[in-house]
Amino acid sequence: MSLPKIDPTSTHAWKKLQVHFQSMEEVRMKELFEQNPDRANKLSLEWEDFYVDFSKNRLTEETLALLFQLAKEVKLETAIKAYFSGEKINETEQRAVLHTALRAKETDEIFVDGENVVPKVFKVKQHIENFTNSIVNGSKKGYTGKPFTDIVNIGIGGSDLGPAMVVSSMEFYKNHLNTHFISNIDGDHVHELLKKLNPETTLFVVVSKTFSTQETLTNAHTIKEWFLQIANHEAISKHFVAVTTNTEKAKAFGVNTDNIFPIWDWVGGRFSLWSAVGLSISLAIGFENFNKLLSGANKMDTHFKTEPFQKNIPVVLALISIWYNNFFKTETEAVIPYSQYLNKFSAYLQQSCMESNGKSVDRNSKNVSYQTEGVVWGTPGTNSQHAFFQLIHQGTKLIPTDFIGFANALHKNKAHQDKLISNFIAQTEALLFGKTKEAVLQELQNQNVPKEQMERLLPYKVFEGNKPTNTIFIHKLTPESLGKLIAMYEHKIFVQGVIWNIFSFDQFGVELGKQLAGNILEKMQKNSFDNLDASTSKLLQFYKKLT
Ligand SMILES: O=P(O)(O)OC[C@H]1O[C@H](O)[C@H](O)[C@@H](O)[C@@H]1O
Repeated sequence: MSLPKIDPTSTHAWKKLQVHFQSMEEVRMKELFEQNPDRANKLSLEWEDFYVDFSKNRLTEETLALLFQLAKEVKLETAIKAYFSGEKINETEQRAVLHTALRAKETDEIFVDGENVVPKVFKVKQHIENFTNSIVNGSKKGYTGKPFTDIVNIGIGGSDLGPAMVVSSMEFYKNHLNTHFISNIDGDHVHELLKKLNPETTLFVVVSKTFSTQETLTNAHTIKEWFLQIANHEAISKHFVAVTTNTEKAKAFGVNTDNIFPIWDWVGGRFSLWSAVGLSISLAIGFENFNKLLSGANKMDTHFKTEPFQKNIPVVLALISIWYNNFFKTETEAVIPYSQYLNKFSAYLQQSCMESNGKSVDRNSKNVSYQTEGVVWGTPGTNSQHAFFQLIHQGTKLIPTDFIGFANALHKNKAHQDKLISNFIAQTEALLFGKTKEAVLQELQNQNVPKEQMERLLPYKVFEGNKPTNTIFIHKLTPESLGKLIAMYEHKIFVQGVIWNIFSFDQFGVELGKQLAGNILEKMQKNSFDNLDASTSKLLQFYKKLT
């Protein structure tokens, strides 16, 4: 079973959606709410500790019915089965896509090439648990006999963004270990970090699926050299661990076999935080919490796998996003978490969404004739309100926005929480209704603004409204609810990739720059600038002159 290969524009639903769009383009959501008092009930889903309100969108039940029909016509149901069953749906790399197996139950059976992979997932989980416990309780010590105080995750892309996002989102649940992330090849990044570290009490986790990524290996070697200026060679086995599919390369780097945590080629980098790539998560918040994160994701997997499309949160969110992207021709989507803990969430989503679905060739090797992934961006509320919300409210671009909020504050400061949540709710209300001329006039009159000034100010103060939002309201930020939230977006990405008829699990687009950087480095070292275009050659010469 492979993924269906249906051009979405060839479906009946697509054509009907194009016609339907003409009647919806100018629709006012305010009127839709007036016409249907039950709209907020009809267009929302409650599942476990999640409340997802998608009523503040430019759509009707008819729109949704057509979008569900689209999902049916492109055979989304078959695709979901193939995704969970271990079929090689990453066809361009001939790999299965099984991040869902990393959070499966021990009794589940998931086969790749005839082998049930669940037992080996659990074997590694056991290793993660034992290792985590021995570091957290201090029984495993550094080369001078001191317990560890600091953990450094050395990785980039999926080997950095997921773990870094979860560790920062879970700060409330953190133990005494300080966790650091080093990713950029910029030497200033690693040197700033090394200034803060004591080699006697620091554990380095080198995370690289391939163990051949330039940034990660360069940082790992620099750190190793720094470490060896103080410690001896034997100490490496106590202070360096690796997470990789490439055991041989990790051994060649000097990592002890016992300290190598395997991952598998059916785990995509940007979906790998659930595997041993999440070792720094487990170290930071303890294995029990790491396991809760996994079980939250597993619950979302079951929801996604079993609920009919109408009640399926990732399916509904994916279809709404397609409605704007492909029919309203929106270019970007904002994701605004109303939690400072989630300040790395958008950066994480940028990789998972844009590296997955930023493609222009379909599953039949043809260029697509429609838009695929848009730009994903955002910053936590309320900070974003004081930065770029001006553009969302009054700019010329239509930006569908996801608002993510948690009802219960972790630090139980009710005064802050009430203010935070009133902003969270008020913004979607403001985006929906805007502010009419009449309301602005009334306000200016109340302020006794002179008449001629009033007329001049009026257009600037009007808010057009009718800006679409989804509200994802969750009881509380816990390892389990975060697991659900991340898995929700993972499945949204999957659904969109299926509908756009693209391969979501390769990333050939990142290769060219890497290759050319290799060539340029060689030219730099050889001091020869031949066979380059005039601009590139001049840039190199400029660099050469200054260094
Ligand atoms: O884990 P690694 O093999 O070091 O790869 C790290 C990252 O680099 C690649 O260029 C890809 O764009 C990412 O998907 C990947 O997560």
